[in-house]
Amino acid sequence: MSKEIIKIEDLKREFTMGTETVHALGGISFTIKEGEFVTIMGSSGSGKSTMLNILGCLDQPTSGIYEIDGVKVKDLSRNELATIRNEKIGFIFQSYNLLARTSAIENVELPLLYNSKVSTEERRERAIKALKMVGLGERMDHTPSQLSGGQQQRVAIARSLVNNPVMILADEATGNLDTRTSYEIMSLFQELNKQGITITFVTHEPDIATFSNRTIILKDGHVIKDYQNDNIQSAAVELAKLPKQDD
Ligand SMILES: Nc1ncnc2c1ncn2[C@@H]1O[C@H](COP(=O)(O)OP(=O)(O)OP(=O)(O)O)[C@@H](O)[C@H]1O
Repeated sequence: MSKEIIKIEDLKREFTMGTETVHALGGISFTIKEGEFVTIMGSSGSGKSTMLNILGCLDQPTSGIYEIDGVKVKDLSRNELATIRNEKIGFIFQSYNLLARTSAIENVELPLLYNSKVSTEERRERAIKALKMVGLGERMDHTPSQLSGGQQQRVAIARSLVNNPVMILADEATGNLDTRTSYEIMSLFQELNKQGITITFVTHEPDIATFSNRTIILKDGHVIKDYQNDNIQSAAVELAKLPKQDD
């Protein structure tokens, strides 16, 4: 049996707005096991961002259980939450969130700067390995402005991998990319997943979900569907079907 990476039970998140209470998440339960590639979908206002913030230990639920890699997140201090975020989760955002004027390799090294157990040499070696994994071995000294959007997202993916997280958590990670580039990035996610990396991908784009193994659909703060995808599309195959670009 694979290990449970995420365990959520009857999770609720309420916001108080004046005299009104908004039930952003109204009692959600699911588990994500090691090696899964899950997309979390839902229309605007369904609770995706609220869920993502809790999964990423950026926010705490009002009630219910959240465990990541066996750690109960509820009672952790701010510092402990920061450590969990840094050690267990690889974040990928729509807008890449790279440091400008900083080379790809230095961007990828960043999460390791807080890890006193990792020497300077090891930091460099791990960053090089991560950049090679995402196909950017030849672009390590380029700054974000010298890279395309897809390449910047690859740097962000390398940065998310460098700490060997238990899960990659992606927030609309292809939202800023054209179709061709987003399929290239999805193909990379599929390759990483084949290597055993657990991925949770929050998106509102249905075609992105066809590349994942499982989809959880939220509506009004509840899970309305949670299904295994028995017709997983290959992003590399879909990419090859796209019309050729003019050179
Ligand atoms: N800080 C907050 N204060 C009050 N209400 C909030 C807060 N954050 C979210 N909500 C409410 O919770 C519900 C879920 O919001 P959430 O942002 O999680 O949806 P979403 O699915 O991410 O939407 P979108 O796709 O538009 O980003 C909405 O009704 C929203 O108005």
